[in-house]
Amino acid sequence: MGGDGGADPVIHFVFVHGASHGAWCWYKLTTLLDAAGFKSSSVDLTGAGINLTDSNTVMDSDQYNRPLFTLLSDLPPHHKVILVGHSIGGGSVTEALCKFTDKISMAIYLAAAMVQPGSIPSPNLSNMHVGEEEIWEYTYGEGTDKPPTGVLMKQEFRRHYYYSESPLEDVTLSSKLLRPAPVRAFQDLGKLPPNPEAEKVPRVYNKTAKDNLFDSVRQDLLVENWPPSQLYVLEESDHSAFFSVPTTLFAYLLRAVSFLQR
Ligand SMILES: CC[C@H]1c2cc3[nH]c4c(c3C)C(=O)[C@H](C(=O)OC)c4c3nc(cc4[nH]c(cc(n2)[C@@H]1C)c(C(C)=O)c4C)[C@@H](C)[C@@H]3CCC(=O)O
Repeated sequence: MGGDGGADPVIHFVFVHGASHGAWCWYKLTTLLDAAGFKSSSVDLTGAGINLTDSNTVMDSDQYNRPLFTLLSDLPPHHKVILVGHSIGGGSVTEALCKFTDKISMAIYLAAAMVQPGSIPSPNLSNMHVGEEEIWEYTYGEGTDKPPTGVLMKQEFRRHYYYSESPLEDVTLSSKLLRPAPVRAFQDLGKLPPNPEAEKVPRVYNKTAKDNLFDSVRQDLLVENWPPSQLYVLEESDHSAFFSVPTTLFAYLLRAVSFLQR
């Protein structure tokens, strides 16, 4: 995994956040993994976390994903990583999988957009409307007569849709750190051409059973449309398993990678 039989046997996890989040949201997982002797990295995509770019200026997925692509292209020769993506960060994982296939030993999706390259995503999947109310706040970096450039979930809906089962401290932390996400970067999602090489990399899906944002039906549809090699269900998890069930998620990640070692 680390070295694929070479000199560097370390198992290296790379974490990719979802919309508006950042590397910071993985702090519990990276602490657990590091303490257990694994290597972990978490990236801030362009305009997220402490990446200084204004997200309203991010034009496309290539620009948004560049920090992840840089991390992968800087890996030593033969070093492979396990890529873990949350939510719409699953789109970044799939793009990386197509671009850097030989650097990735396993792709793990956590309540994430797992859309097969070359397929036509179902409109049910990309529908951001949940419930009756408008839960999203848009920013118009190019003027109100132009399409929005950023989107952020309104503060009053976050507890319910992102963090219903998570500790309140993490809800407070996120209120300081969430940033508008670059909508234009997401528009490329599901537009990748077919990629038979990327299809050979094992994929794992982690379903979040108490998720008020990405419900079971839609997660099941993703799994049905592009069946992974392993499927786990986080029964007590809200949309943000890294906060609500970090130790269960940690255990499931280790179980998933144990199949690589056989
Ligand atoms: C501009 C529409 C664009 C899109 C935006 C978007 N998607 C999610 C967020 C935003 C702003 C979230 O906040 C949430 C997330 O990342 O939480 C941390 C999002 C999700 N997107 C999912 C799946 C999914 N999204 C799309 C497409 C888009 N999302 C638009 C292009 C697709 C497809 C097929 O195109 C898919 C599969 C989930 C993993 C989460 C939950 C969102 C929800 O259920 O509404």
